[in-house]
Amino acid sequence: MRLDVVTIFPEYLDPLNVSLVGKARARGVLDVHVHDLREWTYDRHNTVDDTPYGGGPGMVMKTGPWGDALDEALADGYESGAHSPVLVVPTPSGRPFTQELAVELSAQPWLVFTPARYEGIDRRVIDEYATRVPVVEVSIGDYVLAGGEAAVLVITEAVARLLPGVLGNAESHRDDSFAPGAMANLLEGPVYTKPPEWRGRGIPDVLLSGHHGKIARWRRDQAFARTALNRPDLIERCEASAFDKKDREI
Ligand SMILES: NCc1ccc(-c2ccccc2)nc1
Repeated sequence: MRLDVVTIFPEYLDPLNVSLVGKARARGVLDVHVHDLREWTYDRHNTVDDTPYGGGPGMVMKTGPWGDALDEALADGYESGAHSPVLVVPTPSGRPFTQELAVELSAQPWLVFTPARYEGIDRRVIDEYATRVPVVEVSIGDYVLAGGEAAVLVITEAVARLLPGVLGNAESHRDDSFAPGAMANLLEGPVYTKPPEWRGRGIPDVLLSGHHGKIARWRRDQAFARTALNRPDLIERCEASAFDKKDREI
């Protein structure tokens, strides 16, 4: 997968050089290109924004630099043999980012991220590229950031870990909270490891029982209870459970 990111803060994407995404790049599973939007400005102040038509607070990112930057990023990608780019626009007004959307995006050969700053990008930029490539406007949550770069890091990590060969055998996205299966749509329950006792706190007996059926049931019940507590909205989405209502009380 090829990733392009156009941003006025290229250094904000440095985390893409470390950990899981960094390893995926080193393995050649991911090919990341970060572009500094200001390279496509030609005035003394490298201006990328201007006041909004219709008035109002804040500034809007200008069409010129974005158009030139995206034209070049796309041309560079096509030239390198990439194909079928999807424009991913982080915005509070976008489609909620979910594991389902992460899976959809992980199936794409090329993502081009356009994290904005200020009040956003002049709408004509998105409208222009929507005539050429699929555009997905994505929200990573109901809060406003100072820009979309943090969202690019979140989306990239969630997508990269789904790519073949990225997660080692020790890690698996099979048991993810939001992956299909018995634990689908349930939050993760508690986890434990050695030592068996720590500051007077032991391990739930069932986990030491060696009874895999009971352990699986206990884990699902714990996940269900945690989900009922923190995300009751997910409960009706998960598979009918043998979990009795009375057990839902914490
Ligand atoms: N859903 C999280 C999110 C994503 C992007 C932005 C944002 C803020 C300012 C300018 C452009 C995008 N804010 C929140």
